[in-house]
Amino acid sequence: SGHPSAFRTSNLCIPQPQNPPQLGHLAIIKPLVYLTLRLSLPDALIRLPSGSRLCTRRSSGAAAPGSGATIFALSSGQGRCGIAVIRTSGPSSGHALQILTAARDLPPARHASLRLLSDPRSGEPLDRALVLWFPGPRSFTGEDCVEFHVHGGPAVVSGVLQALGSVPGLRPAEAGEFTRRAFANGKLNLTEVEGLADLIHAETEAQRRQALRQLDGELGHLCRGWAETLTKALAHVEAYIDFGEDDNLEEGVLEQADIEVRALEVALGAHLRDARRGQRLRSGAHVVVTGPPNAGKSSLVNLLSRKPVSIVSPEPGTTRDVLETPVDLAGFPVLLSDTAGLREGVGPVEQEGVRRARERLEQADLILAMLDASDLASPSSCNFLATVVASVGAQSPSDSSQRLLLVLNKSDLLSPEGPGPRPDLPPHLLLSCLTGEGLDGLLEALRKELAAVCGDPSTGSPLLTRARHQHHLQGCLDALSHYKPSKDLALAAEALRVARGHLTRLTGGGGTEEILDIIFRDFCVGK
Ligand SMILES: Nc1nc2c(ncn2[C@@H]2O[C@H](COP(=O)(O)OP(=O)(O)OP(=O)(O)O)[C@@H](O)[C@H]2O)c(=O)[nH]1
Ligand SMILES: [K+]
Ligand SMILES: [Mg+2]
Repeated sequence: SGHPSAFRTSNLCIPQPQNPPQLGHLAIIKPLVYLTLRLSLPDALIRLPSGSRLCTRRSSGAAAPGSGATIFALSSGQGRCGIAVIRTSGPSSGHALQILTAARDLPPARHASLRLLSDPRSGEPLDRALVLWFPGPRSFTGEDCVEFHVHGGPAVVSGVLQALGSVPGLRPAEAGEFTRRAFANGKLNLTEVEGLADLIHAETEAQRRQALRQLDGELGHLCRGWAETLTKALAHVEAYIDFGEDDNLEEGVLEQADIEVRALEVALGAHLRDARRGQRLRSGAHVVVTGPPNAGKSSLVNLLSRKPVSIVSPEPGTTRDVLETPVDLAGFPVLLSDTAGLREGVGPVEQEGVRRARERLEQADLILAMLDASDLASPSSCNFLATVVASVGAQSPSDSSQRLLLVLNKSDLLSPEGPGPRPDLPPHLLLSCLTGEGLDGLLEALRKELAAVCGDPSTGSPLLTRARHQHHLQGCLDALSHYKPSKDLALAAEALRVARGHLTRLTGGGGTEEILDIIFRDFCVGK
């Protein structure tokens, strides 16, 4: 039925059948072939095939893959444990397995088999272990791999490692080398590698969720989609440069490219505005507790961190230095800072403490502003409300650089019948560090605030977790600002090429050795 539309690729037009001179045919076919070729580019650009130029140079970090060596390492944690996993990757993996199990045949692929391992030099039994044989390319690295699940005693582990080291062609792996081989063989792209590194290091629920999403390749998928949009726009512009005169291009080819590029700019802008949130989730949000002296700031820090971080005493001006402690608040990683109570006109040491407190306050992602609920009329409380609380509250929510939660502590001192806190107060929470009343409400409010500060990793668009991601998206956006096809088509095409280059490098295509070194340095040996 609709064969004309089957030949129609985006806005390129199908030959008009009523005018078929021989030469016209060529001119008509050319743009189609041209476009088809260009549209098939993105995959090749983004996934590095094995044996690409990455494999030819050795670098300071993990050795470049493809060198033919078979690597081995303990892949589970160090120290005494029930089961330890030792892995190999490379062409001699199968041979090493045969030698250690003194068997002529390899076990069935991807099935756990119980085997006696012995030292190939002395024949001495080392352990009765589960072995798994993963012939490439269906393995983590894409190469032949073996896993030995041995008993976790240090003597067993070192015995098996030494036995592997004695097999010709095998050498110990360097940090991150398994993952690097997986990357070089196209098993993972660069953002997925970063997700894996983050997953290994994740300490809180939210960090784990974010790392898993990145490992699933969501950011990579998004970038590939964007790169494809740019490839199409580039194909249109170049087709126009080459064949615009031939009259075979449908009207509006350039306009369509323009619309797509502008839409992409909007999407990139939205992601960049989001940028800091993913990084905060990866490295921890800064939460700073502040307020007048004796409000109970140190008591709250100790309560939230469940350990005696700060000295608590009835003496105002107890805390002088900034005390920082990492905590998991409602699943979010947080660097919690206790600070000196804000007041004027005290000795030089406390004044220095107040200066440091104000400095730290400026770096806060979230401010926990604390007042003594039974002391709201005091000059220090009024002053604090009029300065710190009012100034953060006055920021427009869109620029949302800092958020603030107002907490009225010592609610146990308020008489149940007496008047509540002043009616003119901004929204606040009541808390008693002494009795723990109100703590659940505070934690729930903190969860909401932190979700806003860090982004909720289980919903919404994939977050940019590293400065590197932000750099490339910004680079892409900057390049697109030079895309002005109405002025100069050649320059516009170049702008699209530069922009697409940034997206490709984000997922690891054409990646430089230095970036790879930095990323793989995050891994431990055996990963
Ligand atoms: N009744 C009551 N007392 C509290 C509560 N929280 C803290 N306190 C007491 O208030 C006093 C001051 O507490 P801190 O935690 O040292 O207060 P702070 O804000 O860190 O004080 P500075 O570091 O001196 O600015 C201590 O005697 C605490 O035991 C509370 O919820 N109820
Ligand atoms: K105090
Ligand atoms: Mg204190």
